[in-house]
Formats: sequence, C-alpha cells, structure tokens
Amino acid sequence: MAVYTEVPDEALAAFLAAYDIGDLLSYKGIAEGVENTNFFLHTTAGSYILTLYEKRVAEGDLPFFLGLMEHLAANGLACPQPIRNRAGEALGRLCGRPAVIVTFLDGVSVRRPATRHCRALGAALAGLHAAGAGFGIRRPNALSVAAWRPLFAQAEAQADTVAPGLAARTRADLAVLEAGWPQDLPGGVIHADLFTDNVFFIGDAVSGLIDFYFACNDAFAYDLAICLNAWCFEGDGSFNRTKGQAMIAAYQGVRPLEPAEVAALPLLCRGAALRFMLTRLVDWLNVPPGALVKPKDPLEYDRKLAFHRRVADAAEYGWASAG
Ligand SMILES: Nc1ncnc2c1ncn2[C@@H]1O[C@H](COP(=O)(O)OP(=O)(O)OP(=O)(O)O)[C@@H](O)[C@H]1O
Ligand SMILES: N[C@@H](CCO)C(=O)O
Repeated sequence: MAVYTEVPDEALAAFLAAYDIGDLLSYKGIAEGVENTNFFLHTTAGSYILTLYEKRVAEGDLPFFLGLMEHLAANGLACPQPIRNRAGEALGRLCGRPAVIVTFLDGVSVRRPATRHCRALGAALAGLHAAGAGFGIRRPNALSVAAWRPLFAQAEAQADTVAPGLAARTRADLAVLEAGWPQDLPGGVIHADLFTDNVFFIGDAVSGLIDFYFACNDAFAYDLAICLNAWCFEGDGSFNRTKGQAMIAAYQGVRPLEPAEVAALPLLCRGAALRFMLTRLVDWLNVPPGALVKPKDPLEYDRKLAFHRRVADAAEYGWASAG
C-alpha cells in the first residue's frame, strides 16, 4: 500500500467514533504497496488496518471484496475481516474516499522466498481456490487480456524512454496473447495479485493472505501463473524450476491441474507477466506528485517476459506429470 490521501487527526477521530474498536492509541501511514492508502491503527482493543480506496478500486466492487473476505474466512481461510461499525456497515467514507477497517493479521511476508515458501504458497493458493466456491457475487477480471491493449495505449508513446524496444516487444506480445488466450479453463474466485507481500508466514507455514482488491472470477491456472511469476524468479532474472516444481506440486496436492491447464501454462505465465509489466509501466510514467509511494519496476517484468517467450512447455516451469 501507500499513502495518497492525507487524513487529518480530527477526521480520523470522527470516523473512528462510529466503531466499537476502543480508543485510538497511535496510527501511522504504511508506505509499502502501491494501490491504496493504508494506515496501521493501534487502539485499546487491538490492531487494525484502515484502508482508503484509491484509483484502481471501483467503489461498486467493494461489496465483492468485503463479502469475499467474509466468505473466505467462513470457509477456513485466514484473511483480514472487515469490521462493521455500530450501524452494521463495513464500508464508510473518509476524506472523500471509500474507507474500511479490517482486522490485523499476524505474520511476516518473505522478501526472498525459498523453495519451502513456494511449496507452502502452492497449497495455500489451491486452498484459496477451494474456499472461494459458493461465493454469491461475481466480478469479471477487469485486468485480463481485453484490458491490456487500452492499458498499453496509456504508455505506448513513452515506453521506449523506459527501455529501448519496449513498445515493439509489447505490441508483439499483445498480438500473440490476444490470438491465443485460453478460454473455458476451470475457474472461480482468484486472488490475482498474490505476490510475496500479500502472504504472511509464521515460521514456514502460511498464516494469512491479504489484499483481495484484484480478486475476481477467472481461470484458476492464471492465478498459479501470477504466483510463478512473482515467487519463482531469482534476482538475476532466471526462473528457478525447483521453486516452480515445489509450487505446482503442492498446488496439485490439493487440486490436480487438468491437461488443458497444463498446456495453457506458458501462455498464462506470459500474459500474467505482461499484465504486471503494463500496470507498472503506466504507474512508472504517472507517479502522483507528493504521494508517498515507490513505483515498482516495469523492467523486472520485461525481463520475465523474455523468459516466457522462449518457453516450450509447462515442464520448464517445473510441472511434472507425476504431480
Ligand atoms: N490485515 C492486515 N494485517 C497486517 N498487515 C497488513 C494488513 N493489511 C495490510 N497490511 C500491511 O500493509 C501493507 C500494504 O498492504 P497491501 O499489500 O494490501 O497494499 P496495496 O497498496 O493494496 O499493495 P499492493 O497491491 O502493492 O500489494 C502490507 O504489506 C502489510 O504490511
Ligand atoms: N503486485 C503488483 C502491485 C499491486 O498491483 C506489482 O508488483 O506490480
């Protein structure tokens, strides 16, 4: 998260007065992340996270996100729970923004995941996919293949100032992905942003998942592709097949992949990398003045795309037929 919206003390006090969460002892803005404004709240009743939703979160989607966190928790997944105010409402307004208070989760994220973390993540991802079953609201993926070309249009003219040849590479990727993007794969609720900063561990076990604000209905294997991108590359840009193998095998221990998902994995990984390269590129070129935010590097995903373009089949990600 980040801090885009400054919240005056009096406005925060008035907002919190509607909740039964004790008296405020301290609060501070959280610099991590790039999407929303977040504050850590410490009250006489405990610890909470206050989120003000920024540009990429549509207010109309909030019932989906908040309802989903309640549904997942009811089905055994450790994730933040929206706190309802005395009027029974989870969604409020603060400084002109939609705002929500959620429970604080214990645990720490890992910056450099080891193979054991990738294994634990694979099982947690499949657990999330199972826990989402039966959730009554649907939300199409607003950042799937149809959104990539319009996103690129916002950055195309300046893309080559970020890296030579980036515009041409992206145009070629878009053409391949739009022509071959798989349809009708098994799907349901996916997280769609399960990067290392959104997964908490206590010891080697996953203790909770956060940041459901890209969650949507889409192919389960696309979520796995996002995680392979986010967890299994090394700092030097190489893909670590051992980590991929651990993640995929642990995922399959809960939900075996179907042959169509295995066949689609290289394209799904390439599409996932393009999605994050594009949102990062647009953000890189449009940092709001004065915002406390560190934009993420689009070229990290440009390098990952170079790997995906060369991949022949899912075995290169660590998929093994024995599961
Ligand atoms: N429920 C929670 N419990 C504990 N810490 C939290 C919780 N929610 C958020 N945080 C902390 O706030 C940071 C930012 O949160 P989050 O990842 O949701 O932000 P974001 O802006 O949506 O970020 P991004 O989409 O870039 O990951 C997390 O890395 C974590 O340290
Ligand atoms: N996880 C995203 C940022 C939030 O969408 C990224 O690393 O680009």
